[in-house]
Amino acid sequence: MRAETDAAADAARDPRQRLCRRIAGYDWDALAAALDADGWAVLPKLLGARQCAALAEGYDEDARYRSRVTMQRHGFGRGEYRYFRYPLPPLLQTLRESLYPRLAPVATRWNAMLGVDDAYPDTLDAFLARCHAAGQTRPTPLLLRYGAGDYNCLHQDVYGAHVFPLQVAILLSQPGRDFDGGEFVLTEQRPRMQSRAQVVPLQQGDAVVFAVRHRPQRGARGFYRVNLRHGVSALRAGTRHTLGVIFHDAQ
Ligand SMILES: O=C(O)CCC(=O)C(=O)O
Ligand SMILES: [Fe+2]
Repeated sequence: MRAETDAAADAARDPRQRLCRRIAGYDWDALAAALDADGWAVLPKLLGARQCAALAEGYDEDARYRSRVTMQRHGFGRGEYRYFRYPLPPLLQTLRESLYPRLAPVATRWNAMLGVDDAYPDTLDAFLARCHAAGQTRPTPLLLRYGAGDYNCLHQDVYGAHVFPLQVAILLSQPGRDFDGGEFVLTEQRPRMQSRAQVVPLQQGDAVVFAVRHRPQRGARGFYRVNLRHGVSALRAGTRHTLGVIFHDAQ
């Protein structure tokens, strides 16, 4: 009896179990409807302030990462990011593998709407096995760091033939306290129309789920593809960290 109570108490304190419960607690039907309508949706307070700070502070722990990218050098913007190496830190691994099965049904439905006859596997492991068999073996989760004047140009995170159509970004810093400016921006381009921009309102710990490349939009003759890009507007001051969770691995 005593041992059981202790085990339950330990489980309640285990950050990975807490995170799984947090993810299970969102209204995934409503989120799926928002993703269908807009191509993005917010998961409020996915991470706590201390978890955010710990991840951001880990930016300089070299052993966690496989590479560092200076955005200016590639014309990607200004600022830098680092790709994690395998094995991912436990909290990040839990995030990636517990978010995946919530998003896979949306991804499969989007394929069906667009006439693509391909279902996504139920588990992250099974999806990654596909990526790995095709030579996409390098982990894509990343940590980004921006200072005053830094920004991220509009882009799409495609790293090979195998693409999971949704990705997640978690804001690790608090707007107004840690930084100013630096807003998460999405643009949509519909065939024969000019681009439309949306700013996604995020607080520290909030996650945005969004389409990697395109989302299905109902038209007069079935569904068509709306092209999406994401980026970050220039910071006016301070420092901003983001955790990026991409589900496909890279070539
Ligand atoms: O810093 C951000 O909010 C955007 C990061 C990003 O481009 C990504 O997670 O793919
Ligand atoms: Fe990105």
